[in-house]
Amino acid sequence: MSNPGVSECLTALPADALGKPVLQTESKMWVDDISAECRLLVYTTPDPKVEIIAVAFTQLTLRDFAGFEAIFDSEGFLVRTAEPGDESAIHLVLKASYSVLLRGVYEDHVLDAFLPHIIHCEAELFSSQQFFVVMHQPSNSIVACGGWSQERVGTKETTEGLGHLRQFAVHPQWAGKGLGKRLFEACQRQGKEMNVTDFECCSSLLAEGFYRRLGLQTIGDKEVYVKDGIPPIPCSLTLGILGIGLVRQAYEDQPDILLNLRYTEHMNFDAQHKASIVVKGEVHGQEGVPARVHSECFTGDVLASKRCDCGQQLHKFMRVMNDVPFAILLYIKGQEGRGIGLLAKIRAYQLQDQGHDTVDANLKLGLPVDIRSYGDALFVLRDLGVKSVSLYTNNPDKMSALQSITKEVVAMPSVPCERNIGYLKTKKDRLNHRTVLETFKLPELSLPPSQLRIGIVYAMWNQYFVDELRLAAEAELERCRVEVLKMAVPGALELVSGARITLRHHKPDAVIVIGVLIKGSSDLYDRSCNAAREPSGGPEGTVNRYGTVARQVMTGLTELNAIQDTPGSSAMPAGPRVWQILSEPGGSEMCSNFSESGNRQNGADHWTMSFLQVVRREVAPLGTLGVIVANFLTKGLKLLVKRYGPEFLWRRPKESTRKAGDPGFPSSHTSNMTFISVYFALYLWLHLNWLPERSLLVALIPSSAMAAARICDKDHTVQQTIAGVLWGALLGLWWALIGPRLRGILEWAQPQPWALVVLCFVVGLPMFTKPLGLRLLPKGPTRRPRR
Ligand SMILES: Nc1nc2c(ncn2[C@@H]2O[C@H](COP(=O)(O)OP(=O)(O)OP(=O)(O)O)[C@@H](O)[C@H]2O)c(=O)[nH]1
Repeated sequence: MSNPGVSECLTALPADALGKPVLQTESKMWVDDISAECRLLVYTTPDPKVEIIAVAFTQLTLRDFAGFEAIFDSEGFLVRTAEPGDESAIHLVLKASYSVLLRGVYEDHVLDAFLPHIIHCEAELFSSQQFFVVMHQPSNSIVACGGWSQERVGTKETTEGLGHLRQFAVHPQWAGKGLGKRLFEACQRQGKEMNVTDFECCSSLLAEGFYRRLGLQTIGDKEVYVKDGIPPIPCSLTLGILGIGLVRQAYEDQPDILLNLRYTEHMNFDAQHKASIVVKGEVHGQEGVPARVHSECFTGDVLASKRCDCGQQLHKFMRVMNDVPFAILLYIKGQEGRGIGLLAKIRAYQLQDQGHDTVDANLKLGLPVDIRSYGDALFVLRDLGVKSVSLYTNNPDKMSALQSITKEVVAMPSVPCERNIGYLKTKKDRLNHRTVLETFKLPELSLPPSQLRIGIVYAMWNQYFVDELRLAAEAELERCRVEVLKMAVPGALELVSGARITLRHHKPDAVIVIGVLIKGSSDLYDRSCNAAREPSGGPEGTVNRYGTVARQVMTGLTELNAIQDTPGSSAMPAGPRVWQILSEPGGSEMCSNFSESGNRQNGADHWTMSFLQVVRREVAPLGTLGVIVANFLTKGLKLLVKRYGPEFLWRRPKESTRKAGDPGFPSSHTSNMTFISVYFALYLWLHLNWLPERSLLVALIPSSAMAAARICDKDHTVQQTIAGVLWGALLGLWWALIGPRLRGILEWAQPQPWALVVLCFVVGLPMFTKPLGLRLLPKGPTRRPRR
């Protein structure tokens, strides 16, 4: 397919239509779901009322109405059918992808046996024209591949309407760029032309999450036989697709409304505005007829540009029309760009690209912000004989202009995206539209935000990214005066338990769980992905039973994915994002958008997993390190105070010799026990918010028991054990406060366990000096003190 550049577009224009063609202006557009750009050129003609628009698809080619197939997108990727000569490049992609990504998912010996058989594209598939590759133009390399066949893998069996996805792989270096999805869309498009309605796929465990996000459902386990003599690949899964058409659903579920419609045109008195009117049903004399007065927007309505929400509002109303017996759509031509015309709107877009909002851009051009009036629309509605309308709009000017015929106003929520979010915010903040408020509504929002209580449960691993997300969420909630309850959990795996505890104990209106999982830096990545993405607590739905949970758990293979998806970069601004997350109770996976590991249901009890995580992660290692440090300090204090144990100690000859170098104030057993219990209790309370305050007192039970034992055993005096309790509590408090700051040591030491061993050895060395025959501490009295 050739790429029609700007110049071809220009020469393709009929020259006589232009009079003296003058390139007036051009602007970037973003079209449909594709993040590619095209350029829009507007010509004026001798007749000022006629503008000629040239859409120069420098990177796109028009496929069908409101749907575009990418040639090379803005990042230089192209999806095309595999061609002879691609075999070796495809082999490299399959090898790089499968051998890296499947390692760790399957046992090494299993992987080594089947890998050689799956890293070559099967000859039949390759030559079927149903196998695609993604080219990366700048590096002129193939970076991903995948296709489909009518035959079930390894057989000649076919089922009508069913296709089988085959050999999908993305080179790990290019993971997370949506290439898998692009390949899938190519298969869908082709499959559709061949009457395929469903796809099935034998997926590795690793890719299950990827296919799920494409809309497939897991339908069961499957073992795949690669070749005779090689054991079957265990644990593969078969997936079924919900059906073709998901991608373009928005456009494709509308055509029915073209039945049963009347189309008329009204010209106003000065012939400047023309309204195209689409009427469904007999509206004469009807009350509350759903109606929309829609201003022309060539870019949004025709090109499906995502810069504004016009296209989606128009299509949304068309879907409303589909469902009701009567409705009226007034499409007002001549109101392009809020009345300033397309040419000026494109100029305004150029200013918006430089940072001005939609209001300032108009003003900077010396044009009014909005010159539309709706008197003609009112006239037309009356002319149609309706008694009253349900007006679909967010625009306050439309509301007041049409008030006399309006029975009720129905808001038109728009789906925000990165490109239109600034525009939606300006409409809300500066043009007083209701768009944004309505769009980001809270789930079942029966209370004003100031009366809401929202829990935020966040993981403390990958803290840099989590904090970005959390602080942004908190700031937004604070701005709306929402009461926020916070709870930190050690890692993404504990988000489930955290959400459950928060919901059960604090009963908030909803809980947002925030976590970031990066393969490589997050332990038990697969399992954590699974747990974090199932805040329902697994198949039993244990958490959702207690309330609404919204997830914002990012999962990624590299830090780069996390950086890209964290607010402040290219992602959606934080505020709207919060409301968007909340508007999908039960959880929207906001940004888990790259090839990722499998999420096999493990059915593990989350409390057990939480316990293991606490023990394994940081509380226990930091606690152990703390005990060493505390012992060291206690020893120092003892030597400083130099008060020995009770006199009767010396009546026991053996003991007396052993204890002679160890002063007894304070009691180290008591101090250690107190340190451990106070540290753990405080840590859980202060940082994880897990324990109610009262239960802190429970921490004193083990230390009191130890103190009593030491006194009964006549090893220490009462004062010495009390001093031990106080000293241990002080150290425990200190360690619990500074502990999290030491997490950096653990994060640093995690990939190099030897470093942790050396660290513990260096810190603990003074404790082992005696067994090693070293004497780093001053010598105590060798003789029994006088009685
Ligand atoms: N000047 C200018 N006009 C824009 C811009 N984006 C969209 N428009 C125009 O804004 C108008 C939007 O009109 P409508 O679709 O009727 O919507 P609305 O005024 O937002 O009101 P409701 O959708 O009814 O709430 C169209 O004429 C668009 O061409 C922009 O950035 N600058």
